[in-house]
Amino acid sequence: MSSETQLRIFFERQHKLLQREREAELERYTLILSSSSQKLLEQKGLALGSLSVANVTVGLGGRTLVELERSTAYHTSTLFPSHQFRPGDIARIEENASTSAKKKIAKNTEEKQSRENEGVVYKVTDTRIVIALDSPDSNAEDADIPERCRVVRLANTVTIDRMDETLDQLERALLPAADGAPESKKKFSPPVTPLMRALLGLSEISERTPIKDLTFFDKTLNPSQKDAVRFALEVPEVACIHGPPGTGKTHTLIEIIRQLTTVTSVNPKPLRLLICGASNLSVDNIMERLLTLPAPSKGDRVKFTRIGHPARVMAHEGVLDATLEAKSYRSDQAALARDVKNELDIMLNTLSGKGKGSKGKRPKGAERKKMWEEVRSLRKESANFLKHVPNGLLTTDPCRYRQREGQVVQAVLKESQIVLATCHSAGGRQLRYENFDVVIIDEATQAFEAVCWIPILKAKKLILAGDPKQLPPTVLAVSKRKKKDSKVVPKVVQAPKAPETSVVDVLRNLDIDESESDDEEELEAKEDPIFAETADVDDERPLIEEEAKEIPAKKGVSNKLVLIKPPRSLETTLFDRLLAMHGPRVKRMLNVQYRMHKRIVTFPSRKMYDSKLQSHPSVSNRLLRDLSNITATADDDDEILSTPVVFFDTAGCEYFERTEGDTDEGSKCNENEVTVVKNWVDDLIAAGVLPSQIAIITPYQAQVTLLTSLLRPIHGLEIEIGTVDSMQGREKDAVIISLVRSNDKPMKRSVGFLKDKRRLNVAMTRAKRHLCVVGDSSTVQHGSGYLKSWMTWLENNADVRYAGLE
Ligand SMILES: Nc1ncnc2c1ncn2[C@@H]1O[C@H](COP(=O)(O)OP(=O)(O)OP(=O)(O)O)[C@@H](O)[C@H]1O
Repeated sequence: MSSETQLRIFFERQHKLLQREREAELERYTLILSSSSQKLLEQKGLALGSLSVANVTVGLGGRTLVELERSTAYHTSTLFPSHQFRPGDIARIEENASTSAKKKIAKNTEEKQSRENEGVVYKVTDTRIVIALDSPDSNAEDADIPERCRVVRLANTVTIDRMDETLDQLERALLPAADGAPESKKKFSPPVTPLMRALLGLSEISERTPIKDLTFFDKTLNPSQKDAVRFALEVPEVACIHGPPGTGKTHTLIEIIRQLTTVTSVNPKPLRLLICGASNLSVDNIMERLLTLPAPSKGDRVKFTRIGHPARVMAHEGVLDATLEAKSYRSDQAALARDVKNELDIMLNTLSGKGKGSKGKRPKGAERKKMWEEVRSLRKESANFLKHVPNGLLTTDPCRYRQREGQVVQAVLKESQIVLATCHSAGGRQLRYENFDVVIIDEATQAFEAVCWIPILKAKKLILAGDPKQLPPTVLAVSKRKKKDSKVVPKVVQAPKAPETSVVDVLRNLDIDESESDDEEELEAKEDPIFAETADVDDERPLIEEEAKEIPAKKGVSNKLVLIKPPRSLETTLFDRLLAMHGPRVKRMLNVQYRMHKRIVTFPSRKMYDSKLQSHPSVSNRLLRDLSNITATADDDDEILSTPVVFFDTAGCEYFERTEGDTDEGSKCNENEVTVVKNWVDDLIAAGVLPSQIAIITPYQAQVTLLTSLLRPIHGLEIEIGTVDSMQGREKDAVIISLVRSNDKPMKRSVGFLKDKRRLNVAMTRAKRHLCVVGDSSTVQHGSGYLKSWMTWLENNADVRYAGLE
């Protein structure tokens, strides 16, 4: 068992890593925002400049939604350049940099105005960005959007603070004297549960309780899915469900949710569930599936509520409908509130020069002031209506009001058998006193361990789902050792969809090519959670004296109990750690994939999943030519449409990579590869494939920008172009991967991001019917053993075309 000392070291390490993350987040933004020019900020995707207001409306909860666009007065194209803004990010609308410089606005005025115009990114398209401004009912003066403005992404450490606090609570519960006896007694600490003890290696995981007669709701589940469902129901504390790409992880979770919430012979009483995900997208994905379930033959539908800022929740009617705010909206006052909302919309549009008959002119002086006063008073009214007081009484007294609001929230939650939230928002005020039988965390391999503990403290049992062979959570802070090795100050980082706030979102698609200096061994270490703990011991990591202990072998149970170890980096997830600590007995893997043609899946299956991944017959031979929109084809087209894997090898073509900017640190791009990609896209479209059926993936943001500028004007917005990180969890009929790396000096052997197997694994498992790889085998094969075998596999199994000859 883990000792008290080991536990202390574990917590200490987690706090230290979180602190580094907080510093990295703040440092990045302070540096960038204070010293960077507008141009540089835009290049890094952290600002969108010279925008104007397209529309202003009032959204749920009385929030002001400001829709901004690139005005043709300042830009030749209305399309945004590639950027880092995603729904859920914190952003600020401010005077455009050059305009504000001219006007020399007093600093304190600027700061005041800036604070007022902060909010959450609500929606982003190629031409519009919508910001939901904060605090509809604040007493601050109203937001006044400059005519020519810019949007800037802001740092956000709220999630890190919440993770820190959660770990403190856990520490206080398990190590009572942890943070100073008398004071700490006053602070909240959750009751210690067998689940906590099992997760931290303080006790062994308990034996399963076998279920004899399990009737599945979904008769189409395959044997590995059924096994995973049974396993998740039988374990008393924790189950990890490993779902490789397209294997029906969500499908399986839905069956588990139905089993747990229904009274059956297995389940004598329906259980209460908290369903979380690393990102809002993962939570909404489950919610959408729950919404489509048929009504039960007897009894009522299970009631569920989605917690989350409406700006972060998917704009799907059903999902929005189940949010706490929407439930409040459906009150008797709703109609009245809508009238107020309409009036507000009209006034806000007039103020921004978009109103009917305003001809782009904004009211000025006393008229403007008066209008803002009216807006303020209407907004207060609207906020009160929208927050719905159950007995119909409205009050403007904030204390009484908050009390009432609290009562409504409690009432809605009490009758919800399922509550859905991101891990982060499970720690919010609304769920403070709520407890659950089971917590399910989807995309658990993309969440920091500490963020998972936020919902875990509220439940008795845990089910994790994810794939440790795909991208881990992105860590902003680069270890000192790495920095020392690489002598490169990271400029931009790559990141996935993430726990709800910008801690990880910030990183999405930014690309620090930190693996440039990594050797193969280090990457192997990152990928193998057990190995990761020992292979690369960080200088600062306290060493553990006691290592793995042998315990008497039980029938069918691994006899090795590995103790809790402090993580080397925040990339080590709870899922990884549990596998390392308890071995295969905590895990079930889904092994039938429903996405890819059998040729496409062969390499990832062999290299990442021990050849265990099988293809379901419904997809194993599926080609582009079988798409319903493809009709009669010419011979040439038929060849394109009937080939599952194509490899454009640019070796010897001298299609060398280029580094963006003046130094070696910038993101990489490759113009010639862009041309090869464009030609192949043209061929696919000429053969009848629709732009919406195609995605182009590349590890580098600079390459995304190049591809976007060339392909968008020709093929429109429907063709998807993005970094690998932005494509995790997505799929398309045809996927083209542009590898970018092609060294001018053969001995350089520099492949950067490509060294990370998990990133490549995500890239090569997005395609359903057709995968095209464009790259320089002579550079790429020297990157790692994995890359070499991929190049060899492509040589032998793809339709190889030499880019220079085509
Ligand atoms: N037992 C099954 N029978 C038929 N189709 C299935 C089955 N399980 C999953 N699928 C299909 O496979 C596809 C992928 O399923 P799902 O979205 O649940 O997978 P996932 O593992 O969550 O995906 P991802 O790899 O994106 O995380 C869906 O189209 C789903 O309908």
